[in-house]
Amino acid sequence: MNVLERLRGRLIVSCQAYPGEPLRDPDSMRRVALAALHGGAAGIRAQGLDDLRLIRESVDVPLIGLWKDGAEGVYITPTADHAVAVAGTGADVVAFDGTDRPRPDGRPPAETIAAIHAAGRLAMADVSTVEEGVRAAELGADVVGSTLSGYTGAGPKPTGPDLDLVAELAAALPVPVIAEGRIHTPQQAAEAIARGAHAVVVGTAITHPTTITGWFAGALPSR
Ligand SMILES: CC(=O)N[C@H](C=O)[C@@H](O)[C@H](O)[C@H](O)COP(=O)(O)O
Repeated sequence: MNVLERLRGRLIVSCQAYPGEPLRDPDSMRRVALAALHGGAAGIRAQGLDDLRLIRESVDVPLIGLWKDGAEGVYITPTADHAVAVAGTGADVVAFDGTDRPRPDGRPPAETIAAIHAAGRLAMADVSTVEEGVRAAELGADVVGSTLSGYTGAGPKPTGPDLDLVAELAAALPVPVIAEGRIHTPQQAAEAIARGAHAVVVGTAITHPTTITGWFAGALPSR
């Protein structure tokens, strides 16, 4: 069965820690990924070349890889060179910024997709709008994610997932759509599939204990 077939209707767990955090080391992320597989994840999404190499050695489920370079603007696998490096870790799918914003090297996203395909991997475009998804599919992206909805404009980050975008992408695109971003409950994950997603990525709500702890701590009455 090919990689995308293995993910149909299934859960992908994103295993990422942020710079300076206690879990920010490849072996910790490898263990988090293994724990997610014990819970029924069908795929793993992970960040950074060292994490990806180590996770690849330990898991044989579909692995979506990306390289976050920076934290503002276009930072998810922002150039073709980043994509080639991610492909070199053995990730099956290389996720990249598929928005219409200019890349730091000024080169078009088509070059990133071509580089991913030349390396024998699938290209996942992380987008924020239907128009970006349509364009990414036209350029040859194999799968499109709603990952960047809510992160490209000014203003506060939304709290819930953009399942309307998931449904619109699923209706508009000839390629599979992955629901990703702020999916915090099992019900939201199931709804994403019901609204046409091929698979669902959950990160924070499963693998980011600092944020999850903050949800609980913040819910208690102040002393
Ligand atoms: C916007 C951006 O940089 N998203 C990143 C993409 O890989 C990750 O920081 C997210 O954790 C991931 O998309 C999963 O989403 P959530 O953690 O909300 O379930």
